[in-house]
Amino acid sequence: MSECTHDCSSCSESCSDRTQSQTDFMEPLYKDSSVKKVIGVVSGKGGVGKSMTTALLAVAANRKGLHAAILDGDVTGPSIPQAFGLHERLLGNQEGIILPALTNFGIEVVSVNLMLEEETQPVIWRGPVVADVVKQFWGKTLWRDIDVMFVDMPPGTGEVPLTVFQSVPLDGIVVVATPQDLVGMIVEKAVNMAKMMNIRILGIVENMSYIKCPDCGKEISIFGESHIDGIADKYQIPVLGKLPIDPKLTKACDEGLIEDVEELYLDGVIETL
Ligand SMILES: Nc1ncnc2c1ncn2[C@@H]1O[C@H](COP(=O)(O)OP(=O)(O)OP(=O)(O)O)[C@@H](O)[C@H]1O
Repeated sequence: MSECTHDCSSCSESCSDRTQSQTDFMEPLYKDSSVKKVIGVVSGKGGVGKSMTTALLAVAANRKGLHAAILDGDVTGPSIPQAFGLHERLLGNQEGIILPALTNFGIEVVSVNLMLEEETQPVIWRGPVVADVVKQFWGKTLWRDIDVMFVDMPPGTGEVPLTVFQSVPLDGIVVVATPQDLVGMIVEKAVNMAKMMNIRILGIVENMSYIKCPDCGKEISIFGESHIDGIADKYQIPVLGKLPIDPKLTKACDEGLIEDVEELYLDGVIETL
């Protein structure tokens, strides 16, 4: 422990002499917003199906009758609007507060891709700008009576996800990984980051876990044996689901019809979150 200088504003220790609360970076919600629960969806690296999992969780919540929202915090690789077939530009109210887009089934969505002149325009912004956008999506958006919000977090364990962890009051996170990541330390880095930040880990989703033979229905683990149960045991966190590689999911995302997918891959987990 470092020696106490009695400058509590810059000290990370919780000593008995503490006179000021630690710096709170949390971004306040807009005055007319209400969000009951906020769940971050994270991955140790990009491309593992974090956005797919976020979309499926929101669809599952919506099917349960909850007023669900998605904050697309994956600013440089936003894929949520595409999955829901959203292409119109976001509007703001007279106070400059963002009004979320609404999917066909009533999920509220904000994403950088709904603000660009062209959807194909790359977002080449430095970390602090990216983090600031996510903060604004939280605090400068009208989130009306949201029961549960899913935040598609920026991938990885660097500066941007760190800032988001500190500025959006997450009730917990869901970690997404593929079987290959589970062998390595990438997932464990994400889990340990959440632990270090005192954020509850609600569970792990293993994506691209297997493929189902279209002829005999046999499940084939193309990436080899799954290690998810071992990791879940090690960190005492539940396994929320194992998603197959399902061409219907890819097609539904490409066509903007993720809400029409019949398979109830994550519908059972909503009550546990
Ligand atoms: N279980 C699955 N079955 C079929 N296709 C999938 C599945 N999971 C993801 N995909 C497809 O893989 C691609 C990457 O998925 P997704 O965008 O969800 O990854 P991501 O982790 O959010 O990526 P990034 O972090 O780079 O934004 C998408 O085209 C998506 O449709």
